[in-house]
Amino acid sequence: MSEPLFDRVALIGIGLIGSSIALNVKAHGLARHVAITTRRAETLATAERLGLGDSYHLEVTDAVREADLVILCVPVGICGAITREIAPYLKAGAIISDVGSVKGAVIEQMRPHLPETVAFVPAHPLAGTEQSGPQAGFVALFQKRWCILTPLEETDPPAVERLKVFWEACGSAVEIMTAEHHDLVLAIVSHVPHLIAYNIVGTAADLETVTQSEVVKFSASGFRDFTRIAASDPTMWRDVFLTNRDAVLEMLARFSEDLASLQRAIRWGDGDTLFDLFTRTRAIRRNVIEAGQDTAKPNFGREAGNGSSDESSA
Ligand SMILES: NC(=O)C1=CN([C@@H]2O[C@H](COP(=O)(O)OP(=O)(O)OC[C@H]3O[C@@H](n4cnc5c(N)ncnc54)[C@H](O)[C@@H]3O)[C@@H](O)[C@H]2O)C=CC1
Ligand SMILES: O=C(O)C(=O)Cc1ccc(O)cc1
Repeated sequence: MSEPLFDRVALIGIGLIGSSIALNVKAHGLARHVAITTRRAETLATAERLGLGDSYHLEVTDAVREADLVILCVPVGICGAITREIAPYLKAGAIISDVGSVKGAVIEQMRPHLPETVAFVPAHPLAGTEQSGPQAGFVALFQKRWCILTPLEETDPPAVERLKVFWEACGSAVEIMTAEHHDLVLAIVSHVPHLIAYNIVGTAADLETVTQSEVVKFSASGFRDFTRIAASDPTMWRDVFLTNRDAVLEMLARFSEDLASLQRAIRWGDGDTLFDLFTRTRAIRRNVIEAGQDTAKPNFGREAGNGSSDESSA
C-alpha cells in the first residue's frame, strides 16, 4: 500500500461535510490519524460511535497540535474565531483549509490570524445535501463533483498541489480560481437558488387562501424540490447570505429585473417572450445533464455551457 498523503488530519466540525471527509480519509487511506473536534459533546460522541476518526477532542487546540492538514468544516461565520483560537498551536509547515460555501469572507476572517509558517488553501467542495450532522455523511458525496480551490497570492504552490491530490483522492475534479470569482459564480448557481427556495416555501406557508395541508398534499414535483432545498441548515445558510452579501445582492438585482419582465409578459399576453425564454432554458438543462451535473455518471470532459448541443433545436 502507498504512503498516506498526510500523517495527521484534524477536522474541526463533524457535520455532513466533515463526516464525509472523515469517511473518505479512512476509505482511501489518506492519513495515518484523523483527529476530530467539535463544539458539542453530544455531536462528538455520535462521531465516535460512528467510528469516524482515531481521536476525539472537545478542546479544538488538542486536535490541531501536530496536524499536517487542518480543515475547518463549520458554518462560515465562525471560521475567524476558530482560526484565532487555533493559530498558536498550528504546526509549522501545516496546510490549513476549509470547506465554506463562501470564500472571500472566509479568507478575510482567517488570514489575519494565520502565522507565516502555515500554508492557507481555501477550498469548497460543490457537493452536499439538505441534511446535516455527523450521521448525514457518506463516502460517495464528493465522487464526480467539483472542488474549487481559491489559493492566495502568497500560498505555497506545493501545498495547493497537495490539497488538490487530496480532493482528487476523494473523487472530485479540482478547479482553481480567485475567491472573488468563486463568490460571484456561486451566488448565481447556488446561493440565490437557495434563497428562492426559502422564499417560495415561506410564501406558500403564509397563504391565507390555501391551507398548509393543501400545500403538503398537492405539492407537485417542482415544489417538492424547493421544499428539499428549503430544509437546508438554517445556521449555514444564514451565514452564507450574510457573508456573500455583495455578490448575492448583485445577482438578486438582475433576477428581480428579469422577473419583472416575465410579469409584464404575462400581464400583456406576450407569449413569444415566455416561449423564447423557456426554449433557451430548456437547452441549458440539456447542457447541465451532458456535463454530468445531474446524473450518476458525470462527464468532467465537458463543461456546462461549453457543450456542442444545438440550442435552437428545441
Ligand atoms: N451542506 C452542504 O451541502 C455543504 C456545506 N458546505 C459548507 O460546509 C460547512 C459545514 O457545513 P455542513 O457540514 O453541511 O454543516 P453541519 O451543520 O452538518 O455541520 C457543522 C458542524 O460544525 C460544528 N460547529 C458549529 N459551530 C462550531 C464551533 N463554534 N466550533 C466547533 N464546531 C462547530 C457543528 O457541531 C457541526 O459538527 C459550511 O461552511 C458550509 O458552507 C460546503 C458544501 C456543501
Ligand atoms: O443540496 C443541494 O442541492 C446543494 O446545493 C448542496 C450544496 C449546498 C451548498 C454548497 O456550498 C454546495 C452544495
